[in-house]
Amino acid sequence: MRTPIIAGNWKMNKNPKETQEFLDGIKGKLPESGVEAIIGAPAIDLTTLVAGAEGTPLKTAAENSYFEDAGAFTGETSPKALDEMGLDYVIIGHSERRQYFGETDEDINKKAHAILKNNMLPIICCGETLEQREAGKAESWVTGQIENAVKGISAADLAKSVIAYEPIWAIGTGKTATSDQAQEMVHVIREKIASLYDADTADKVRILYGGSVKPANVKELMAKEDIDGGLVGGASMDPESFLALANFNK
Ligand SMILES: O=C[C@H](O)COP(=O)(O)O
Repeated sequence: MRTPIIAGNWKMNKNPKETQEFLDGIKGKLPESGVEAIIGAPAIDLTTLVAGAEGTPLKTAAENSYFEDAGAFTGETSPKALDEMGLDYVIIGHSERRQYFGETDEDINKKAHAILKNNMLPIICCGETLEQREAGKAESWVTGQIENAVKGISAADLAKSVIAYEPIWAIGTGKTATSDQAQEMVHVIREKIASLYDADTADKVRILYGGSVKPANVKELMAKEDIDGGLVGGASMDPESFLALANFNK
């Protein structure tokens, strides 16, 4: 039985004061069990986020980390330091990081290893452009991204990790993939994991859908067999909206 996840990704939004206001807004209102609620926040907000999440059901995520623990890498974030701070997850391979910061499949794979080595779990993002979808290349593209991202990761580690399928054409556009389109691709990803690993690992890994998820469509998406949750941008910013998502099954 896979525990559903509602993971916010604030992207480059909110400062520490706004992070604290958000934490005050959700205080005592997250489900104690049955759904795992995660907030991914900018690096400058993580101290506030982790302190506020302590002793609550909220889990925490960084939006990126480097693949080395320390050294002369100006401007990068150490996965070792994130673990020491108490972070639970790190989002890697988001399409914005791939598109604007040149993050490659190889980087993502190295980052996944570094995150797991440092006792955290990766949320590995994948997804196709509209052009790739229209050319009938979406499945081969996405399964290729996954195959590259998980190279050398053990079945036990992958089973605990999270994959997020985010069609680029549905991110921040208000254009959600239909629940059938999302289910179809998430199923393809799960089958790819089964072929790379085994049926048990494929059954355990949690696969999220991301792209204009909001309180109005979360139930329909979550009703799909293979979809284990949402990676949510815009609708995760407001406490009421995030609470509505995290309590989707009430
Ligand atoms: O990581 C989150 C995704 O990029 C989705 O963003 P969105 O919910 O604003 O479409």
